[in-house]
Amino acid sequence: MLAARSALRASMRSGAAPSSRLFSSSAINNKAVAVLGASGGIGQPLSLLLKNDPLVTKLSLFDIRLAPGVAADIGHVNTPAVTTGYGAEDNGLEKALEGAELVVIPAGVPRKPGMTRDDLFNTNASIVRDLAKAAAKVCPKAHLLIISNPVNSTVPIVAEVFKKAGVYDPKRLFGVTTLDVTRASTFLSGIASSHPAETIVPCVGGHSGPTIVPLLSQAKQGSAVKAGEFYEKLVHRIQYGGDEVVKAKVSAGSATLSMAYAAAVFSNSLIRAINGEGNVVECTYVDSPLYKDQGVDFFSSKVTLGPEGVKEIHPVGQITPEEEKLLEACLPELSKNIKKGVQWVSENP
Ligand SMILES: NC(=O)c1ccc[n+]([C@@H]2O[C@H](COP(=O)([O-])OP(=O)(O)OC[C@H]3O[C@@H](n4cnc5c(N)ncnc54)[C@H](O)[C@@H]3O)[C@@H](O)[C@H]2O)c1
Ligand SMILES: O=C(O)C[C@H](O)C(=O)O
Repeated sequence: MLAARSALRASMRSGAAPSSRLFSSSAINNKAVAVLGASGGIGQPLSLLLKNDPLVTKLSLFDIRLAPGVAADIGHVNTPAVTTGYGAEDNGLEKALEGAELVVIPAGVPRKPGMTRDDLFNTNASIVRDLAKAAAKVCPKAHLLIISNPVNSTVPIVAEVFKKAGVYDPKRLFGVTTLDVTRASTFLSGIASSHPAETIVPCVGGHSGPTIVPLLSQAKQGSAVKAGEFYEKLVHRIQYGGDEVVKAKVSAGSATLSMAYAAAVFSNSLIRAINGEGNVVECTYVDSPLYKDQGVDFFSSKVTLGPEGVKEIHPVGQITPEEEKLLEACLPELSKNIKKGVQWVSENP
């Protein structure tokens, strides 16, 4: 089966040359991927998209419910990835993680209307901690891709778990913020009447309301939106795009399909970079030197990916006074979210 064609592919890539395929495959090495939380709203379509990625040869699906059924279903798709599902019984989590080179984690509860992502902290922190502990033990060199919210806090939790286990490699831990870039591209291209694939808007900071900082001035089409009310509306829509979906789904959860797409794109980019492809750039939330002096140890910016994961973290670059203000609002909130995760895991190891 050929990879799905999609001109949207390039809109996800924050700096690299546009491509017209969802999954580009330019290397011969292939990868074993584990999805933890594979039966959920994100997990199922994400697993299907990963099964359709020609660079994935082994797909291990873990969930506390339904994973063998999801794997049996997806396993009938005639692409190379050998797909197996594991439940919590019989050491299923460790079996799913054996040999994994990428571990993608969408496990955890989603928001309902009126909730913030931080309201998910109490439930999702322990889910992510426990999955990270298993990964640190079974596949300590794997690349960890964290989707579970609140991403601003769950990524630092994973880092602390890996540090405690003595296996932390900051180059291999990623908070998936690709959906913010996807939304920004979609919304701006709608205004600028441009092709989404050619409308690339880096989003920096974190992944929640004011911590999402879209850099419209760095998009070719950014000048279509002048400073003022119109600009503010667009920024607000990008920052609160998640709320738009939560509201539209009327208590049935949050973004799942667009998130699955975004995570599949990020996974494919990372695999291509690990396999040696050059100039693979994505915005992602990583252990970053950029604002550590302001108490922000994790920050999303453009990152060149490479064989070891993070190859180069790019600074935010030239931004407008409006974007400076957004960044000023982002940093203290992000610092608070990061500290919350670190403190919680130190009290709940
Ligand atoms: N990073 C992003 O941009 C982004 C976007 C959308 C959603 N999310 C987040 O992703 C998470 C999942 O969202 P969803 O809509 O798929 O939720 P969901 O409830 O549909 O699915 C979550 C899945 O996780 C499983 N699960 C729960 N505990 C587990 C454990 N200990 N081990 C393995 N699996 C476990 C559940 O059984 C379920 O199948 C939420 O926290 C949501 O906020 C993040
Ligand atoms: O909004 C949410 O809670 C889910 C996700 O973080 C999103 O941005 O869609």
